[in-house]
Amino acid sequence: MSNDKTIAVGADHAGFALKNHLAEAARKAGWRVIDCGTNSAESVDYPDIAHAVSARIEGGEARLGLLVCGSGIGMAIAANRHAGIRCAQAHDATEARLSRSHNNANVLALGARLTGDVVALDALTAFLSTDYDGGRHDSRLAKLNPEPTR
Ligand SMILES: O=C(CO)[C@H](O)[C@H](O)[C@H](O)COP(=O)(O)O
Repeated sequence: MSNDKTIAVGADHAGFALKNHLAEAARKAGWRVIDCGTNSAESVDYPDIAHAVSARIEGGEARLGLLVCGSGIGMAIAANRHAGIRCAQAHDATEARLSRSHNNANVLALGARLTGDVVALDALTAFLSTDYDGGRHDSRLAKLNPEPTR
């Protein structure tokens, strides 16, 4: 099955309600959603969720990802430990759109304690509907994962 319209989503206890709200919106927009949890207010460690979502993308099951924690910071740090992940923390639709068009970001990180539901939905909508521009950005992206030097 093509992963073109598949998104892996995940959140910690601070972000699960917003994650579920955004996942439902993505489904309504025609996306298949892989939910990597969490789904309750019981405290969990954000790296566990970030690694689970990142693995779905690196494994080819999903093309894009959404991570929500309290600030978006921890999720972005954890996801960006993966060589195949370009995770952008965004606070609005403009940042989310630019993360796709310039940076070919494949994961969006949002902070549920900082970003309201309406702005978060606008950001996700921009993220899902914007293509990477390519061109001059290709050589820059190539430098994100330099070959190891001997
Ligand atoms: O990872 C984070 C910060 O970089 C997230 O905002 C977490 O959701 C936050 O740290 C969780 O905090 P809590 O006090 O344990 O709820």
